[in-house]
Amino acid sequence: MSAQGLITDCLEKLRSKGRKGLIAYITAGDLNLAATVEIARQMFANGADVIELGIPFSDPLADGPVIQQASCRALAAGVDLSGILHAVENIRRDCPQPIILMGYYNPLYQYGIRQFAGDAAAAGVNGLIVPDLPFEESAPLREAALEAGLDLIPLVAPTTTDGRLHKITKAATGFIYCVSVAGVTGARAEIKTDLAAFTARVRCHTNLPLAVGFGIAGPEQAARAAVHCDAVVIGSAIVKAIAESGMVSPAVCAAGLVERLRFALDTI
Ligand SMILES: O=P(O)(O)OC[C@@H](O)[C@@H](O)c1c[nH]c2ccccc12
Repeated sequence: MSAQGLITDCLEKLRSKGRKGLIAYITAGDLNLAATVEIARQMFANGADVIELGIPFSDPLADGPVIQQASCRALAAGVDLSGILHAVENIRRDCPQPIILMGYYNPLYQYGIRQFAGDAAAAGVNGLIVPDLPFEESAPLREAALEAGLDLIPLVAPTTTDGRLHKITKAATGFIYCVSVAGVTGARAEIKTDLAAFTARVRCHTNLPLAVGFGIAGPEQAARAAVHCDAVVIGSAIVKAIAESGMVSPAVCAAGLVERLRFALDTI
């Protein structure tokens, strides 16, 4: 199968078995890129279905403090885009599962959109999330991504109007990322959005898998959110576990949390 279609296929297979997808986010190069490779491998081995790697950026406007700090650590360690693509290649050596890159537009634009899409696909990336690229301006990147065989995964929020939902879902491939709150990334004690109503509204526009992310603090919240969608995305909670790993190996900490999340999703 070409790179494109792998993400949808993976999430649809789970859906057909009545299982929920687990999308685990980490910031690439947090600690260092060798650690990123090891953490990603361990998370796949312990139940992550898809891994989302964040490209560190100085102005991560959609991110809360936990991921902002991870970005700072990675930038201070001198991580760049070619290093990250190399890390993806390394993960790919033993993991066939889908990998997504999340990055703000500026570094991708500087790298060159076409070049970036081609190099990312060659490294083994399956999809892109670009949170600061408005739908109206996304055609050039979408075309480059599709040509390279990558999905450009859109974000929609409870505040997205039906008119925009229609346009966004029509152009979408991969899955639809349903942002649970009007705000930035970061675990929250409680998600107040009516997820049932929100995902039902998105569902009216598309058959693509729906993933809910932003604010999922742990296994219990993941299971609660998963009832309303096909997959959940967990980022800050994993990044925090890595940052606080102390004497324990960061990969073991991240994998332990992933294992608990997997268990919670499998026992809904
Ligand atoms: O950290 P949270 O609240 O668990 O949310 C997921 C999130 O980390 C990940 O998908 C992500 C990190 N940075 C982003 C920027 C935009 C969209 C999504 C993201």
